[in-house]
Amino acid sequence: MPRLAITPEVPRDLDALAQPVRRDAVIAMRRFLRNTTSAPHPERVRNTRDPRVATLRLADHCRGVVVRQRDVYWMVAVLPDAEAWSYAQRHRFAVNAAIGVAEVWNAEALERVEPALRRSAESTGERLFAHVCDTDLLGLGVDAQLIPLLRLITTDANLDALEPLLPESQFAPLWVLGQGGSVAEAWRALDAQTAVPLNGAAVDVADLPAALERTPDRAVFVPDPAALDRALAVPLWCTFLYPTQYRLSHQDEFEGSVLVTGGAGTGKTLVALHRAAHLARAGDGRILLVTFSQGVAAEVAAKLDLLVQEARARERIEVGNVERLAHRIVAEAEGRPPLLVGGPDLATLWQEASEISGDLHSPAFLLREWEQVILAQNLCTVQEYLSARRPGRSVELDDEERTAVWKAIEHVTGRLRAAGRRTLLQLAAEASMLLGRDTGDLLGDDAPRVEPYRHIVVDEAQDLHPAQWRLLRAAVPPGPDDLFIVGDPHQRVFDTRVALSTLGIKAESHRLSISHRLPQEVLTWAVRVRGGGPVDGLVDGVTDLVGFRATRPGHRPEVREYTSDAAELAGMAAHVTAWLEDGVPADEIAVAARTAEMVRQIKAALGPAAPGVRVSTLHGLKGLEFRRVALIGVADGVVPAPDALTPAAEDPTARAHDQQRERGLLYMACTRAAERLYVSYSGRASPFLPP
Ligand SMILES: Nc1ncnc2c1ncn2[C@@H]1O[C@H](COP(=O)(O)OP(=O)(O)OP(=O)(O)O)[C@@H](O)[C@H]1O
Repeated sequence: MPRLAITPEVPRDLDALAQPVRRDAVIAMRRFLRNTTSAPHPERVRNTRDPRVATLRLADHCRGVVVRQRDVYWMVAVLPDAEAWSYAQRHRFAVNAAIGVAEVWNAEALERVEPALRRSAESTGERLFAHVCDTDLLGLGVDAQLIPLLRLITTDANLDALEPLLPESQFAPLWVLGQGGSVAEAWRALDAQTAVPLNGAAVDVADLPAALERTPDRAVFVPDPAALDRALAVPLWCTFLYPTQYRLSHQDEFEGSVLVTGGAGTGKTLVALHRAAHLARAGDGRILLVTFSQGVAAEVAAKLDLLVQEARARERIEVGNVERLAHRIVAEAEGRPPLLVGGPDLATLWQEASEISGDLHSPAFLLREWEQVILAQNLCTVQEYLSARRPGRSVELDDEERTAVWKAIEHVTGRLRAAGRRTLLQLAAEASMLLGRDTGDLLGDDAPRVEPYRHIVVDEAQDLHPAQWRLLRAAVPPGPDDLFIVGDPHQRVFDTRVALSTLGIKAESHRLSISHRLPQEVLTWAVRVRGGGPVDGLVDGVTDLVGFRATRPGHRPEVREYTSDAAELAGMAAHVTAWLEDGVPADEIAVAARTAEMVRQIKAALGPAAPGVRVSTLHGLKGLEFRRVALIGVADGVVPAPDALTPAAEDPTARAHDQQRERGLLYMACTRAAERLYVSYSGRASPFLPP
């Protein structure tokens, strides 16, 4: 029986065919898998660069290009006859000598650029790789046939131009060397291309089938027609994973907790989904997949349904946010659903508290002190508060002032208690105390009496408050694979700057660097919005955006200035209409603004002409992705929102944090765009927009 592996291009190519041709092609592929008498057979192509290449006639004027070794057929493209033959002639296929992954080489294109590189090399003695010897290049898996070409490269711009022509496993280490990096650093970049570690085994460059098993982003085996149908029906991310994504999601077992950070669109959510799927298939016990909000939970659960089609494994995974978990635990313990305090009532209480403190501290100051110092450290008595550190708070408070602040805050907590109401953070704190009673010492190694979950997988982790972390920590016993956490501190939209280690969560840290969502132009622009600087949170110390890159070119963000709000809204509506006319589905378009009032205006301006287009606040875009995104009202005085900034006179550090958070919010919103980003303002531009 032949064994068939496919590249991600195969589902894409099939989808590009006319329906009847696609149907015939899929039927032919099924026959090929069953090896029936009517199955297509490999036909040689003349003048190929790789003798293993053949085509399978799949339908009228339509062929699959396959690379054949022993009983294995690697289908790399499905194209009309002439294009299929041309593809077969232009490409060659290899196994990376250092890490053993399969590589597709556009050999003809590389031959074509050679004369231009030679000409530019003749005019200068500069050589980009002069400092690296052939032995080191070969040791890094660089293909021997490529080395003469590399010796002609004079600048890193030359090398960048080659990126689309080279396999990523070749380009990644070369890029590091081209930037002046050491061989050791280039090795690290190469290692990031390793999905299945070799563990000391030697690479056999002649063994393509073995290499395919190590290349989950370029080859997936479809053992039977049912597996083929499934691979063609689900989104590509269900089937193909990039090397680091695969390694993190498919590792048999991690000793303890794992933290994966990475920029926007690097696949953190997908890795979280695959990890949950892997754990559900492998072991027993329940798994909680934590999402940022219940709204996002529905989207994540739908993705999980696509990924995990085995009912037993799917049933083991619960998707929900921390608030829902806290609510359920408290409701079960108290025998009725807990009551939450409404925003206006809470605002009144903080106003009263401020007056109690003699108006020395504003309601906002007291609220932040409560959430970021008292609840964050779970301080239960004034004595604990008097001796507590107050990280991130720049206004010093002496004992007398602290006592006054405590009294003011007690006014709020006392009133809430009397009314039988709680805030969401109080609910989380309460739930972790309740769980702690059942599961043993919250942060210690005591064996739990109950095991709420065997594993917890956390998405969008950058915005969880310490009280919520304590709850999650209490909800899963310490052990292998207890917590698998993904997040991006640069996208933080709340005031939760907490390093996991300070909460007793010791996690081994990993990073994803390549954005598979963003076009290069959007990524570069968004990074300028973010300011690029390091941020704290999740990890110990700071995280920066160094190495964060995209591989796909696209369109530059369009930034438009208008002279009035009305003109700006009309411009936005015209863009959305044009996008819809381009054939972009409405649910692939989002329009967002900083304030609820602007959201209302956008809805009115779009009217019934754009049903299905997502219209929301910037916050509402969190965790989502659209082909086209329009951000409106990115003007001075709107972004950052003045009422979200602490007055500098009250607390300059808090103000700086607020500014960073507002930047993170705009950055997060910009990075939802997989294809095009449109940003507009009337009047003066937001200070966050790059000049
Ligand atoms: N293995 C893959 N195959 C196909 N597409 C992928 C893959 N990995 C990532 N992508 C693309 O990148 C997008 C971003 O993935 P995902 O939402 O998991 O990223 P993220 O890091 O969680 O993003 P963010 O932090 O910005 O919300 C996906 O929707 C998909 O379009």
